[in-house]
Amino acid sequence: MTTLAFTKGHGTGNDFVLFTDPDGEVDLTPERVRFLCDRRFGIGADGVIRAVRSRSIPEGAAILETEPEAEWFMDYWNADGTVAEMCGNGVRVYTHYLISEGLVAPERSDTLPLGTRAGVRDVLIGAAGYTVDLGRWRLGKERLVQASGLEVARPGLGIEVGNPHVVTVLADESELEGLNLVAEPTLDPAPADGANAEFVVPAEPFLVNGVAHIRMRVFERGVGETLSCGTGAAASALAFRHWGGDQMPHSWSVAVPGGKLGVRMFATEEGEHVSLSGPAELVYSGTIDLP
Ligand SMILES: N[C@@H](CCC[C@H](N)C(=O)O)C(=O)O
Repeated sequence: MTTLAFTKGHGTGNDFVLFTDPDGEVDLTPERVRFLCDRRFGIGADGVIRAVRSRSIPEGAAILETEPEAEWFMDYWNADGTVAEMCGNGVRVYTHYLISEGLVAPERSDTLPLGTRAGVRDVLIGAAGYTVDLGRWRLGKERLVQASGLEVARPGLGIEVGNPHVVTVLADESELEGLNLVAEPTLDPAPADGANAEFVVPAEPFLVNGVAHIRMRVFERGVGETLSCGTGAAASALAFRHWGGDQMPHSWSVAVPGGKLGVRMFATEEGEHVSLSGPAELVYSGTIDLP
């Protein structure tokens, strides 16, 4: 029997079970992840995050060859037992967890490089929360998106921010609220590895002091509807700006059912990056026997 010491945390209601396994000794299987995330028979969460040293997991060891400063790796799993490349809310909660467990000791305004399956992500530790540089983003394909509650399928834009998203702009708030995201939206053509599906509308007022405001709901790949998705918020702002054209700003506020996230696009030497800011909370800790 393996007994796991865990902490439950969330970022704008996107919730995770976190535990420390520095040497990668815990046999984390899809079945165990599904058990931990089960809201009736387990702890309940949208995903599991294992804090493992990069050197102790093959994906992390590969990263260390070029970026030796990324000591810790975010081993992120979706609630259905699949792994994902990246989690924008998760990486902030993970940073908060590493600090509160004393596993890293950065100063305020320090940047912490963390290994992920999407590569190294730098998290800036600020007085008001955490900001993660999600790196370069990529425009993907357009796909037809059908969701329960929509009369006809709509075009959705593919955006990659380490993990895949398809963003659909809806007509208004009542259309957004009328969506039934218990049922998984269909994407046509279907992406080979699946995608997270975001639905967005402009908020009212849209532009305040140079910041654009939108509202988003999401059906996450490997999870279902969640209260928030950080990479989804970044993808939504990028898609909205793509459609809106040159007059659109680079600073965005994305309202999700679980709170608000900030997104910013900025130029770097290697091309445009997108960053994500928001809260990270640790709620309680306990132990659980793994099946
Ligand atoms: N909730 C996350 C995204 C988690 C991974 C996603 N479900 C996927 O499979 O890509 C976020 O905050 O970004």
